[in-house]
Amino acid sequence: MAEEPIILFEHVNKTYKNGTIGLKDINLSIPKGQFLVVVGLSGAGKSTLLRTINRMHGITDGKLYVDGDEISQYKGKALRTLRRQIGMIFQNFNLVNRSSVQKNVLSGRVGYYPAWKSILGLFSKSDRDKAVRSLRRVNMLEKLYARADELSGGQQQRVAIARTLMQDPKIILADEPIASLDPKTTKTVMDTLKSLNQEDEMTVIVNLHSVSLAREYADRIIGLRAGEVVYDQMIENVKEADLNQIYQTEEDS
Ligand SMILES: Nc1ncnc2c1ncn2[C@@H]1O[C@H](COP(=O)(O)OP(=O)(O)OP(=O)(O)O)[C@@H](O)[C@H]1O
Repeated sequence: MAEEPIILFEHVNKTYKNGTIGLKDINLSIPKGQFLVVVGLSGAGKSTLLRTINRMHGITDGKLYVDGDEISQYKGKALRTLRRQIGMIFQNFNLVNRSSVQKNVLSGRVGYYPAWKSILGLFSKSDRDKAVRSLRRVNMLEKLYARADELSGGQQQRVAIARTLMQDPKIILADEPIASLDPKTTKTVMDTLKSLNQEDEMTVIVNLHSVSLAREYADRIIGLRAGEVVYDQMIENVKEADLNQIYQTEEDS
């Protein structure tokens, strides 16, 4: 029997309060350990798709399973536990600029402490050791005591990845993680995500605008257009012309 998918969308729709359709009848089965890249024009629904998985956005109807459990109605402790299993990386890194790399990474453990402890910076020795291991994992240990805003964009993004590693995530969601980076640092960030996927068996889902990067890193590419999945192929079957079509605007055709 095939292994249960780690993420499963069944007829998922998402309509925003103002009536905008974010997702339309999404049916998607994502196996554990896949490196999935989501492409599509601006406004196609890529961020919405990603953010339904950790419930930053709720869905309007349908069913959404993570690791076998239907999560769309999760609240309280169940929701917090779900979110711990899912690391999220953003385009603009979301680091505290004036704080050290070490403190930024330790903040990935905040969800595990009562608020007063994390406010006072009372992290345990085992967490401080874990922060060292996480930074070593992304080749950033030498910057442990640097201020976040002294780092290049690519280095900041790797610190953001180290911060999510503090949660021991099974899934990493990366929403345009390289949109603010130059080509060289783009490679270090994408390579880091790929190595977490291949060596640590994390399932990685990345929204990208770059078709060439999608082809370079993905196991599978899906294309969205107006909230719908209009393309879904394993990398060995992906053709350049198909991808160009996803990026065609109404005016082009
Ligand atoms: N909070 C919101 N309220 C209302 N509409 C929203 C909200 N967030 C996104 N949308 C709309 O939902 C649709 C999908 O947006 P989404 O951000 O998911 O697209 P995207 O493919 O990630 O775009 P981009 O590449 O620009 O980030 C768009 O029409 C967008 O305007």
